[in-house]
Amino acid sequence: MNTQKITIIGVGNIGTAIAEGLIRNQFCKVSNVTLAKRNTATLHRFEEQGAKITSDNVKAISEADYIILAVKPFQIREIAEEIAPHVDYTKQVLISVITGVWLEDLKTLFSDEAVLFRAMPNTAAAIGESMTTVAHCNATQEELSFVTSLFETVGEVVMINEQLMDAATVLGACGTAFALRYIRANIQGGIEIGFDANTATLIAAQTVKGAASLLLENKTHPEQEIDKVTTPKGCTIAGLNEMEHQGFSSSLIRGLKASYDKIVKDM
Ligand SMILES: NC(=O)C1=CN([C@@H]2O[C@H](COP(=O)(O)OP(=O)(O)OC[C@H]3O[C@@H](n4cnc5c(N)ncnc54)[C@H](OP(=O)(O)O)[C@@H]3O)[C@@H](O)[C@H]2O)C=CC1
Ligand SMILES: O=C(O)[C@@H]1CCC=N1
Repeated sequence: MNTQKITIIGVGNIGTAIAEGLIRNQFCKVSNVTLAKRNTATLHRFEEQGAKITSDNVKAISEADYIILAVKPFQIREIAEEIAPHVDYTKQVLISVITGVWLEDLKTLFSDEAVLFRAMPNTAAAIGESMTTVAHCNATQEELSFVTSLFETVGEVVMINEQLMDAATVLGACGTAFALRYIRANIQGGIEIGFDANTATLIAAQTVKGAASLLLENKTHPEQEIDKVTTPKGCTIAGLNEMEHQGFSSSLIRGLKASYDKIVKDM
């Protein structure tokens, strides 16, 4: 088990998912995890497990080896003004999961000398099933290994060129919501054709999990797996073709593009 101390500043949706994943998978001693947000009432369950909780960001980072920044993009400037003077850039490492905030922005907000990681996990980190993309600057091999193993503890990790981080945000982080909306539509359809909501949810979710696992384990292209399902003149191809007539793939691609454009335009 790691002995490094980890602080998360901004423990909302994604900060909570990371904290849950790290604690559940025993990445480090729970007492070495510090969680900071203004309203700590939502953090008591972590405190009960042994984590430190605080609303004082400066105190939160005082003993940290790795500081995960998980606030909303518009909140980072204020946080940086508060904690930057207290960061020891010779030994403390910053990891930002904030959408649209670049390593160059973080250098400006903190220090040119700062060891910086920009990562994009998703909420499945809570159950060890995140997809996390990572870029970095000024990091040693040891720091790189540590951050890789931190995110491997909560799922899969891939190092990417930072230029692709906005695209990774759409595909990997927004993607969780897109996949869930797809599953919800399946549940709605499943109910219409006869299932109760619980059974429809189980069938829809397990079927999507199985389909994703086929790609991950067989390393096949989706169309290869689709070919195995589409009986000639059968019901699958009839359904698929009707979905495409209604713009299924096109609407997903346009949705991804709209999300991407939103990040590029706003940040
Ligand atoms: N949600 C997701 O799926 C993902 C989000 N991201 C990115 O992560 C970041 C956080 O997103 P998300 O978790 O959804 O947002 P949330 O709003 O859920 O979380 C932000 C947290 O920051 C805390 N906070 C705000 N101001 C301060 C402050 N001054 N000091 C300490 N804590 C503060 C808030 O709590 P309080 O008000 O109590 O202080 C809140 O819990 C965003 O930049 C987002 O783009 C990245 C990947 C996935
Ligand atoms: O919607 C958002 O802005 C954030 C970024 C990735 C997931 N949620």
